[in-house]
Amino acid sequence: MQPHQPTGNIIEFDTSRMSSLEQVPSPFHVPRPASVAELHRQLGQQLQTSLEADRLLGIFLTAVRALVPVSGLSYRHGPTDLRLELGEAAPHRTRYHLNHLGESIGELVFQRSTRFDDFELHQLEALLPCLLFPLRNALLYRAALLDALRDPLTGAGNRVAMQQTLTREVELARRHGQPLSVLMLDMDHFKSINDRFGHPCGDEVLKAVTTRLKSQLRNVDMVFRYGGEEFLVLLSNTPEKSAALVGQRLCQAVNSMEFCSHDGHLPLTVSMGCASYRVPETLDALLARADSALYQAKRNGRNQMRLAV
Ligand SMILES: Nc1nc2c(ncn2[C@@H]2O[C@H](COP(=O)(O)OP(=O)(O)OP(=O)(O)O)[C@@H](O)[C@H]2O)c(=O)[nH]1
Repeated sequence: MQPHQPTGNIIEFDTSRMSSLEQVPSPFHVPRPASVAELHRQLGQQLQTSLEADRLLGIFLTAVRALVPVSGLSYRHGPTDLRLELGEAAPHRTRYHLNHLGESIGELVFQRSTRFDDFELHQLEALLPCLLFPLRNALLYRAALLDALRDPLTGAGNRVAMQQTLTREVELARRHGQPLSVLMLDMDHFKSINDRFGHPCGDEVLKAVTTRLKSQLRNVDMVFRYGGEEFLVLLSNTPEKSAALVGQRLCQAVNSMEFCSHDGHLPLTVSMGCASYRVPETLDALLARADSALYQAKRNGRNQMRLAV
């Protein structure tokens, strides 16, 4: 057997199978011991205690380990970009796609260093129904939280998210001396895009620019829409020199966008102000410096970045 080679079963698991799983006896006709029934009951209760997916999976893994030796568990839910890893990764894997009424509620992978046998797989599958509804509720909760922090048009972080994140980042920068930079961006002559091509076209431009900005950034960098055509890019652990390079790259990236409306090609540009955190300034002071650098960029002819003083 090749190490680190995913092996095991891939099973489509659906709520429609829940009742049949409860009723069908083990393929080995092993009567379920009272302690297993008790484990199910306790697990069901414990899974009611949280709406956090990582907490639920932690509870679930503990219960699983009472029946089947498992080194680690990984979980992935594409639509909300949620990935969780618990315990230790190992080469032998068994994988379950969890579905509810045709909607994916993620993929669960159990891992360990030796192969799972059929009886163990049966035990895992008997526990999975306990997880299904709590996990689905956790995903709904997560989606609601994400929606509350996201700008509905562009999918960028909204003002609330920006305030929360920046407050935390400035605190970290102050306490640990980590570099932190922000880029304040404003689309140039955006009003004329709306006026000439219509508001829906302006909306499409905002979406396309957000996608373009994100495509130029690292995963850890964050884009927020804090006003109509104004964005803030947060570059954590980034000193001024690197932030300035990123800023220039973003200016060029927007400028080279091929955005076409029914009336032809639309030239797009942004102006931006770049400010890096200086201990012990406040968040408001940092933003004020970025804003005045942005103002300088506008006054200087737009389509450029200016460093804050
Ligand atoms: N389509 C669309 N337009 C928006 C949205 N939010 C704000 N705007 C428009 O953005 C425009 C901003 O105009 P201004 O503040 O004058 O700025 P500008 O035309 O970009 O000019 P400069 O910033 O000086 O280069 C206004 O026309 C707003 O109506 C939105 O969600 N969608």
